[in-house]
Amino acid sequence: MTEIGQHQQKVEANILVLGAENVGKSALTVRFLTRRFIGEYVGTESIYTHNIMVDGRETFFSIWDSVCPQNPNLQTCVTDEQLRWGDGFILVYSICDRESFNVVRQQLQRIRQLKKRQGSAPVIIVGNKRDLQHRREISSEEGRLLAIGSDCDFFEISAAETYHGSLVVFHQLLESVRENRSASKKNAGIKGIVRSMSAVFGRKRTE
Ligand SMILES: Nc1nc2c(ncn2[C@@H]2O[C@H](COP(=O)(O)OP(=O)(O)OP(=O)(O)O)[C@@H](O)[C@H]2O)c(=O)[nH]1
Repeated sequence: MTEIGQHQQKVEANILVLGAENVGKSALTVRFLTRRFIGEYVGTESIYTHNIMVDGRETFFSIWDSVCPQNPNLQTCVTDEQLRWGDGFILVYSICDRESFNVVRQQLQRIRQLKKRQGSAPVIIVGNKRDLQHRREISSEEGRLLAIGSDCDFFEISAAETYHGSLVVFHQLLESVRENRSASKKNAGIKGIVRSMSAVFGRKRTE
């Protein structure tokens, strides 16, 4: 795990991890990067760089593990800087905290509104702390429905119990970012062809 800026790596994707306080954003990120669950995490904002093989290709990326503001009025806030930075988003809630699910719902709305102008951005919704079934407040169906309704992927995991869940979440998001990029390139190519054709034919018509 490396703090950004310490060495120069080509970064292909920026992944922003969002969600309310105490839902396990750092646990998910650290689990993925180190395979370990350490239980207590320093509540500071961190950006890490990393690389893994996705679809047989080496992929460099940065992960911004955000900190939710203490002020409840600002908890749903996703800043313009974060939105500009992110190519893909992981929205984490705790399955035993209804309020954290509401925060995800609102953060999702804000991402969808603001990213619309710049093209779509892949989002994965993660219900964490699956090991705490006896304290569950949000059913799997509710989480899945939110995801289906907003064109997101959805996973329920326990960062405390397994490494596999965090691995699947990050892999899936990186694949979606890649697909999203190639789709936008294709669209830009088609738009370019249409523009050139209408320039040619448009000019002919006025001659
Ligand atoms: N039981 C259980 N506890 C978890 C799990 N993931 C994280 N925790 C615990 O939840 C608490 C909060 O985890 P963090 O990773 O610090 O949560 P965070 O969202 O980064 O919190 P902030 O930095 O305050 O925004 C810690 O005590 C973790 O040990 C999980 O899957 N199961």
